[in-house]
Amino acid sequence: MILDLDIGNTLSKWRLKDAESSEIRSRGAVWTREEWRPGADIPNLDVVEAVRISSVARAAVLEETVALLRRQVRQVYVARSTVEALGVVNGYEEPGRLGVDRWMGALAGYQLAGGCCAVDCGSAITIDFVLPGGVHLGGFIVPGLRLMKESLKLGTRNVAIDPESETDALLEPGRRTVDAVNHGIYMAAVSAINRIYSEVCDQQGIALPVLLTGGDARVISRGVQVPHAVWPDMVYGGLEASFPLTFAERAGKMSGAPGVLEPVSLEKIRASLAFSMLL
Ligand SMILES: Nc1ncnc2c1ncn2[C@@H]1O[C@H](COP(=O)(O)OP(=O)(O)O)[C@@H](O)[C@H]1O
Ligand SMILES: CC(C)(COP(=O)(O)O)[C@@H](O)C(=O)NCCC(=O)O
Ligand SMILES: [K+]
Repeated sequence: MILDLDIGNTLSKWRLKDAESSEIRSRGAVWTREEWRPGADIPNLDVVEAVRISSVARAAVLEETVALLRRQVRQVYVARSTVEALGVVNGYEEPGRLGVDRWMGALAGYQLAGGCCAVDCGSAITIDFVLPGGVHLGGFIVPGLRLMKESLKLGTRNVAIDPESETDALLEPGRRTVDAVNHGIYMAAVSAINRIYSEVCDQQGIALPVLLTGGDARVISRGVQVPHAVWPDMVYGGLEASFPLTFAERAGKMSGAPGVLEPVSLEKIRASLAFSMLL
């Protein structure tokens, strides 16, 4: 089995992948904390022959996690943000400072779609752009839904946006605090994504396919106007592409990768941008 770990600021996600068949056997998530408890937090390591890790937690958390895993697993691969990988050139002035989850998402998106806009809706919402030639432009970082809500300190933190609620209802003015907050932060997130996407496509003169991942991807997806695909395993896709271990991975297959959507035309993107500026 291969253990893939995606340690975010809020949640540490894991999945077990069959090294032979490439099937995903199980998955889970625990709150990101200082210390891993084998058994309770992570699956039984007896069956694990290799681990691949993407972590944006404090360096000490990663170091301890790796030390713990190395005691039982021979192959431990830790992803790093590099100057260049898999045809993508990192857009950061200091490439190592780009969050490695963003880098993994950008690599996966590029493998799948060529140029792309990779959006990760987690503790933060990150929006990264890669051009068809592999130039990563850099990106945008916005607080995620939960962080925005908590920062208001209005006692609404425990009432999440109902992922089933009608998108139209989320766009109405709230008539109680919890709705005013939920509708407000939802609008802040989706308006930022829609606008940033249009601005960058306009600047670069190209309509890019959009890919969404992260804990809030599904609910945010409903407010993203341009065609896009939700790919929950996008960060894992970057790990698969960076450290291919199975037969399917060596052939370039990433688990759960969506069919790539045709982006809307650049003319339409520019028209919507011009329209929003006229209003
Ligand atoms: N069951 C859940 N438990 C915790 N957070 C959830 C859950 N479902 C959705 N979320 C949202 O997903 C976010 C965490 O998403 P994730 O992509 O794992 O973040 P990170 O990578 O920053 O840890 C939370 O901030 C919250 O808004
Ligand atoms: C921006 C992030 C906090 C997002 O992390 P997440 O929401 O996935 O937990 C993370 O990618 C990070 O710590 N990045 C380093 C700073 C940067 O990318 O510029
Ligand atoms: K994120």
